Amino acid sequence: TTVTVSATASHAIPSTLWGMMFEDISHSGDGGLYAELIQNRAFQQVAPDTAAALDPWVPLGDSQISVVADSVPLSSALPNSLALTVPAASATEIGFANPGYFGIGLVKGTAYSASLNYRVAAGAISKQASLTISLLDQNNKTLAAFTTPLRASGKWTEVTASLVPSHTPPSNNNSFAVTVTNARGAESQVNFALLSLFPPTFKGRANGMRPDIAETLAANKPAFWRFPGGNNLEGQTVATRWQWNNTVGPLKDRPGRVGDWGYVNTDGLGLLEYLHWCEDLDMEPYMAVWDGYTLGGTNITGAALDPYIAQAIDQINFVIGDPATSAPAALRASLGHPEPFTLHYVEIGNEDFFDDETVANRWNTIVTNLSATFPQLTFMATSLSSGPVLTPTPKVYDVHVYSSPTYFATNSFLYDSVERNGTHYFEGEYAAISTNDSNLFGTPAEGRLLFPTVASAVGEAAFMTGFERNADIVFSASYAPLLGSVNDSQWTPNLVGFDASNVYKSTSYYVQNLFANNKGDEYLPSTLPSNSSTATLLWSVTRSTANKEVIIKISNNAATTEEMKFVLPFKDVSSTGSATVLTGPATASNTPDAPDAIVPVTSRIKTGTTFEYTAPAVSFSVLVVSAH
Ligand SMILES: [NH3+][C@H]1C[C@H](O)[C@@H](O)[C@@H]1CO
Repeated sequence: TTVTVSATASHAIPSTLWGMMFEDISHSGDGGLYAELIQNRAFQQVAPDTAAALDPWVPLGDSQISVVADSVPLSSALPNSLALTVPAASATEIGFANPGYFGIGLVKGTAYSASLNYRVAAGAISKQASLTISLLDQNNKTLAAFTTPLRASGKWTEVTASLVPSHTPPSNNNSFAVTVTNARGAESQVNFALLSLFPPTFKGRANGMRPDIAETLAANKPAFWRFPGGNNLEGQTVATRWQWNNTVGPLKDRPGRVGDWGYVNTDGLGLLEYLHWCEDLDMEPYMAVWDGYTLGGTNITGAALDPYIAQAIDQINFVIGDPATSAPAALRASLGHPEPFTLHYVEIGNEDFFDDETVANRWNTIVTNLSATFPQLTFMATSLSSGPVLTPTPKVYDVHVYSSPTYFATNSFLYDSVERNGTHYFEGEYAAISTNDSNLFGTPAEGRLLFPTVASAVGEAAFMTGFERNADIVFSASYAPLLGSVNDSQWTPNLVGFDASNVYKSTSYYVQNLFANNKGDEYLPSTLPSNSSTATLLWSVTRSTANKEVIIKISNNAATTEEMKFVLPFKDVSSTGSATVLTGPATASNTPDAPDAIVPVTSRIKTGTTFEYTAPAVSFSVLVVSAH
């Protein structure tokens, strides 16, 4: 295959092209990126006096613990507490422990910030009573501990402690323990609320992100961050939709919500944390507002939308409003960020193509209002660009596609034939998820991928060359889902996996990393690849004008190598260039047992105004050559 490259760029590669889609799914937030290590830290959204309400808290020995609706709750947002019965004059320590989110990763010498709130009825326990917070390894050996007198003041008392493990435990099977010693006196009870343990966070942000996951994501230089969903925006019911105002301010004022992926969301990772995160990674937020449609099928239209539009206006004003004229903006200022955040795009709902009966009404009602209030913003539609017709005409559609590696390899021309009528496209969710085209969302036994494979990543790379070729109308794209716990996921495959102390970079992660780190800023047309349903060899050529480099990306989906010849239109081309190649057995994956099975390998290759390159079987290659 000979590829002749043009010297005249056809269009820019927008700086926004590669970014990340996030929602709390598979513990990507609570138990993942959000650094809180204690699972069910505040007994949010649980039924008191049930065993389930305690999960995963466990009693130490034969201690008696239960979740109660506290008669004197810590706050109105957190009505439940853990009640510990303290027997009279208990010589032994009594208490309870938390195993974290499928473990707690602890490292010797690292300072973990522990905090909890307790309340003992006035005078209800001896003055010698004491409270100990400790970190225990899998054998209940103490790694770190902090002891303080227990004060029976009748009022909620906060205890904070910095716990530094004396050594690194042999596994993640560690726990956070709270014990009470009651030297003497009658039986009593201690209530506990909002118990928390944080490691040092990314950039030291309070209530921040887990550094190893954060750094893994930052390495892909994401230009945008879509949040809070995805399904997890919508709610099964109107009452359980994501609501920005429940996710800001002190943690004790955040009630949490029943998320849409089968677990309670603490909302400790809330709107302000998302916005700080966007600033820390120099990303722009693609923020969604709820648009009157729930996963349970409820939809709200017309004037009944008014309170939700008002809530959306407040949400947007929290991000960009003027503190002098907007209460949500003043709240933002009071939380330490008087200046507005960057915001250009607001997404209207999620996957509204599931409700094409009412989407036109809901879009019209909402966007007519929001665009009048915020004329500077661009609103993204989530229904199909093929219909129903929306008014005002959407400037942007968010397109989602989940399919097979073969689909992605053979559909990279999806946007070539799209009419250039001023509409722009955000490929907000795409991933090769199964090898079974007739049952994509089935089980692993039916072809569903547990982890991305070499074939799925190379197929996605083919599809992504199409985004570069059509970057005049495709301005952003993001793989989904971004993150998933390898111990508890509701969706596979995920771009990045993790457990309590490891992060697992998939083959697809490396493809995203290679595209984002070798973007170029303009597209150079070249001999077009075959656009057939059996195409296996796809490529794109971009140029970095600053670095005076030509960047050639090649996706070879065939089981055989491909001999290629490149003809460059530059008079001064380096005689050597770099080739970074991701390849391996088509069905191979990076897994917790083999986390680095498939990693990119960079080598030097012979280059020149014309040069040959052999694309390995099932491979994604990025060739970079100095040329001008
Ligand atoms: N069903 C997918 C589409 C939806 O938007 C996401 O929440 C889901 C997983 O990425």
